[in-house]
Amino acid sequence: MQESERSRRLEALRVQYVERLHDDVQAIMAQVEEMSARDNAASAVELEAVCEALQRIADSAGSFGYDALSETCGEVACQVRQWLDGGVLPAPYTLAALQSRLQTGAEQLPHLDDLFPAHATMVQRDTASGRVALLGDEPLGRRALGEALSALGYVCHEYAMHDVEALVAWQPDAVLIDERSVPRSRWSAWWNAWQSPPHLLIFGDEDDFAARLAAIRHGAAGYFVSPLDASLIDRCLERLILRPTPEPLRVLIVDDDVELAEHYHLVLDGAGIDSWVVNVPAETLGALRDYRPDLALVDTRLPMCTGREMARVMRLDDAWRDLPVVYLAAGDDVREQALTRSGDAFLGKPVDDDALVATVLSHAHRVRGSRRWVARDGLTGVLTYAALQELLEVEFARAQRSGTPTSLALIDIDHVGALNAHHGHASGDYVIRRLAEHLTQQLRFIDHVGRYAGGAFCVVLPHCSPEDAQRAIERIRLQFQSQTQTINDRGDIGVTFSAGVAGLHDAASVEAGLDAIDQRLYRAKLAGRNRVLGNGDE
Ligand SMILES: Nc1nc2c(ncn2[C@@H]2O[C@H](COP(=O)(O)OP(=O)(O)OP(=O)(O)O)[C@@H](O)[C@H]2O)c(=O)[nH]1
Repeated sequence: MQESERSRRLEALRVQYVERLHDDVQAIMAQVEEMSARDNAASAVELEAVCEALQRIADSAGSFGYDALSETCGEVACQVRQWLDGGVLPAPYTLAALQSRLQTGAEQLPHLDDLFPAHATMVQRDTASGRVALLGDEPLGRRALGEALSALGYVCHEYAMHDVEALVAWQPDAVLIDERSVPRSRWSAWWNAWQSPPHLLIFGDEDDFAARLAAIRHGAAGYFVSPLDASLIDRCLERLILRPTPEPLRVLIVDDDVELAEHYHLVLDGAGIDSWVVNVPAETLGALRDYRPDLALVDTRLPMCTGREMARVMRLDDAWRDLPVVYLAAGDDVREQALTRSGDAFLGKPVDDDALVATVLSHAHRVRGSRRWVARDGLTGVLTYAALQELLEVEFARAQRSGTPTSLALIDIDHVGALNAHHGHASGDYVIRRLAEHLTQQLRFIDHVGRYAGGAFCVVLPHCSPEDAQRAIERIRLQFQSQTQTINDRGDIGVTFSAGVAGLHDAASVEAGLDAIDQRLYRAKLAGRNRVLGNGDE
């Protein structure tokens, strides 16, 4: 991993962590505030939860440079622990004093807005239109292909067989050969002599296995037949030449041996694989949530539990049910191996470095491949943040090439924090799920919904102007606000959302588009929430 890449990842992790930290600190303060406003003392169970949450922050904030916050949380946790151990529950006014100490600690955190520019650099972009050469000796057929691809935004040049030198000189990203007019016997020698040829696509006249087999033996990455369907060729070209650079694989290492875990981390790093080490088993769930790995590398002997138990705990959460696990086993852990479910892997200790990399790559790529485009958020079932980022890049490139309007909306539930504090986190989850369902039902089939952050969703509306998108989201807002949400036995509550809408097709980049909707959402919140702001609301 290059230094710049390493720093980029570390910065991204820091941003993720700080986002969580903000949420966690706010949640603790809301809880303490609520307890201190009561007439009677808080219960031991409530204090235990606060103590654990504080301790978590005390343990981790220092690693990210927030030493003072870590210290404050550690001290407050220690104080709460003393009350609990002594069996003397504090009076509400005593808790009020804790609140102001936590407030001082929270002020040491950077404002989230200051972190987002760094966050935005995580996404790499390639918005260049592809250069596609069309080779054929039949001008009408060639032109039909050229017009179809030009309409999709590719730069197309047409060549006949006698003109292939000019084709080579143009240095296209891909060549589409129309075999209906140029049989393979005429082009294969020329193609084979090309030292580093671009991607090859063939438009053939036989729609069978033998024709496709022959095509791939010539190195073709796409084979198409009549009738001409430009969208199929577009998808193939997009995959070959416009696809964004994939994110490195992410591996969560769970091993209490600090040096060994660091060794695995460095070995994976050398192979371009990103990893995150957890030495304390109890921290694994938090790491899953923050780091979102593609695979877990788990020691079979951990303090408190076995490796297989650890995998089962992780998989209790639906979001991680299919997470592949590679176990690192001491020689006599054969019984554990026998109980491991299929799809997971076992590596005996001492672990060979090459075997480690090979096993991780094969397992993680398989799972990532099958998850592509269908990576779903565990809570809501809509696209994950990572899948959404990939989709945004593709939709942006498509919109730029074709010039068709495409819109973005950022939709954020109002006052999720207060809702959590007053009705419980599960009620907040319920409302977040309800909005996801509502959006999925109300938007068109071709629209995409992704989870952007806690109660925020990003919606991509292809073939839709920002004005139409704003009308659509406004309609959805009115419907959503008119539905009361039934929260368990706590009765019905009204929930609203605010939103910002902007065009993606006329944005300078995906980041610029996201920035525009983010700012409009921010202003919608400032203006009193429960509203949708778009182009005309500057
Ligand atoms: N229940 C639940 N709450 C979450 C989740 N993720 C984030 N949150 C909470 O969402 C809140 C952050 O939302 P924000 O949008 O910043 O703030 P808000 O409280 O909704 O207030 P406004 O957006 O300003 O109206 C924090 O209190 C988080 O704890 C989640 O998955 N479930």
